[in-house]
Amino acid sequence: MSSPIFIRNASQLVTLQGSSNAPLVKAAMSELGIIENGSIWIVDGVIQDVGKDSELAEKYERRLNEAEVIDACGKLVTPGLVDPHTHLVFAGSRENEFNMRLQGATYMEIMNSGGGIHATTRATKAATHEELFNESYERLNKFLLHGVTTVEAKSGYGMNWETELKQLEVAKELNEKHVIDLVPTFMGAHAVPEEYKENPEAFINLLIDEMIPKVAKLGLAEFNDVFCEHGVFTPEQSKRILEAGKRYGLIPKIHADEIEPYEGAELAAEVGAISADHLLKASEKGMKAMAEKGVVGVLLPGTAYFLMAESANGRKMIDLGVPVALSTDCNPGSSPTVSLPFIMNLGCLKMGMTPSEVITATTINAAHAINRGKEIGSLEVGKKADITIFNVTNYMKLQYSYGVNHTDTVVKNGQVVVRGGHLSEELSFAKR
Ligand SMILES: N=CN[C@@H](CCC(=O)O)C(=O)O
Ligand SMILES: [Zn+2]
Repeated sequence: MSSPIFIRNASQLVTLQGSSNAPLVKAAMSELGIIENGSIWIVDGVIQDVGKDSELAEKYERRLNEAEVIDACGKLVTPGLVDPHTHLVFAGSRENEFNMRLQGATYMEIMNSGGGIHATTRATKAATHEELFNESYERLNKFLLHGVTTVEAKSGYGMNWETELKQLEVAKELNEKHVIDLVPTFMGAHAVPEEYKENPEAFINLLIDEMIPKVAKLGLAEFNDVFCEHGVFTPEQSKRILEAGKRYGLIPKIHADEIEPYEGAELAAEVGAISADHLLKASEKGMKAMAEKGVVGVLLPGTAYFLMAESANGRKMIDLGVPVALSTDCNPGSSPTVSLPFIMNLGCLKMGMTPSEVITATTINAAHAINRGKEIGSLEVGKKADITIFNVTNYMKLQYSYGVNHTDTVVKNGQVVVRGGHLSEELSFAKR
């Protein structure tokens, strides 16, 4: 048994209590369950008590000398941030494409001429397991330094069995060796590989008949994702791929309505996806269908920003009852960032979300988007002790004071892994 941790006297303790069973919608997205001068008592990685400092200090008075006490006076304490959409495991970088886009080339033009996702696929194919592990481990350290304690990670830079397997195995090993929890998604349907350009149906058959069953059999992913976009996979093809995943127990996710309106949001509701992501061009009908089915809208304003596009209409989605989450979309082409706090600021300024909605969108709703609402995303008795302390006095300041990393302390699974904005020593280098 490790010694208890007592986080004391937070100026605001954001609990989000009562949100474990379903994502928050509409006005409930603003109910943060804040305790002023709040404290948390943690034993063996699990939250044992949450309340006013005066109450907890009295209750645990006789055990204080055995506990590690963290003074959060003047600071904001939130659930560890959750990033529900990343392409974490990749090799190479694409600043050349950034430069091309600044001169007028579009994301899809670059992809259709063999760059974009195809460029990262070539780099990822060429990288060894060890190289991918080390690069991604460093990226996870940076996520942790920004207050993130759980990260979803997609494959999709292989699109052949060997490299998809390599990415998923790297994700598995990262989950075992890094303190951040990784939640794996199979995304073989990220693009039609160049060698299948003339015969996309053959590639779809390969996904459905071979790759999806093998991924499921090996237990390497929980979700199955498709880039449903004009010029990539049609809604009909996407549906077949997602239904195939369902037959093998993989829960559907969709990259939907990112570049053009394509009825991806509608498809997400139809197939019972846990989330539909991007949604820049989603129709009102699609949003309503998502709200009705409780499909989480994972919005990625960093991607819109980086692609110089108009952001998704987060305000409208929340008003229509869509449970909204936010994510970095960390990837080398359309959103090369690990800063979920920066995404929070964009959520306010580019999507009309309020600071309280943004907190919900990066904690409990993000947890629900990856089927983890019962374990993480709120500070409640029995939940995992994944906690971030920010050096700001209140939650609004976190979004107001942008471009600054306010992360002070991160507790992951009841272990202090970031202190005073620095990684604990054993995490600061890749371990392979
Ligand atoms: N849009 C499709 N996939 C990724 C980008 C991948 C890439 O460009 O490498 C996304 O979510 O933005
Ligand atoms: Zn993505």
